[in-house]
Amino acid sequence: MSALPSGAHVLPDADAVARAAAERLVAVARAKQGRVGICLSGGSTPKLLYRLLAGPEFRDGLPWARLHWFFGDERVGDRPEAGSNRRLAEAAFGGLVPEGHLHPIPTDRAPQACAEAYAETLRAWYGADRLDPDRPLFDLVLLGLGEDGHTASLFPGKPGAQERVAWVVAVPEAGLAPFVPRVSLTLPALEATPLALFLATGSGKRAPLARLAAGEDLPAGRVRARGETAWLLDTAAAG
Ligand SMILES: O=C1O[C@H](COP(=O)(O)O)[C@@H](O)[C@H](O)[C@H]1O
Repeated sequence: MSALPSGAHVLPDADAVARAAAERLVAVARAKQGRVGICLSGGSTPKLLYRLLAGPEFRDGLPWARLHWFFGDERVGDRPEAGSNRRLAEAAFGGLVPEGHLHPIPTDRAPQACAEAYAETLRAWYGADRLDPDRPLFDLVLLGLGEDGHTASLFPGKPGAQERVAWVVAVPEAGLAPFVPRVSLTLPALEATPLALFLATGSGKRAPLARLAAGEDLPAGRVRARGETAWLLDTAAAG
């Protein structure tokens, strides 16, 4: 097996990765009283996890009435073929999410305006406009890994990956297809959680994982949650 980033757990396949993530999510939700904030990753990898959460095995074990769902990034504009992280979650969770508990990134205006509006949503959720080191923004942050080492929409070499103050940024130029403008949470927002869980499956993730393990400075490798940063990988990704 290739060298892997620290915090890596290798599981047999993508289903096992989704199951392990679902179990961690349920544990986080049950361990806390009151509302629970979960930041979802984008891309296609979380599909299996969403299906499991909404399916018979996990659905009834989740305190849906206390869960609030946020997004780490979104594709902005009117190109449906570019995908929508919000639509993916909505389609999977259906009527399980109470009204007002899904907090999508707006996509109906210019990227900067969408970023500002989402920052306001996060400030309202948090109840302050500065992050307190003793009080996280989210209870769990799910993240993906792009083949270029991006996470959320923080791409290598693009300014969003350097942002250390704002919680949300506009990303006018994506570093990887689909080349549509994005909005992304920044490292300070994504790190304001006791647990960040990366999910990476399939052989396409092997190269960026090897680069991260070799110590290359890529956006995904910069994420340091306040408690644990873990990587759930399948054997195809782990190599
Ligand atoms: O572009 C994106 O890709 C990464 C990874 O996506 P996947 O389809 O390989 O799962 C994802 O984390 C990010 O949110 C998304 O915008």
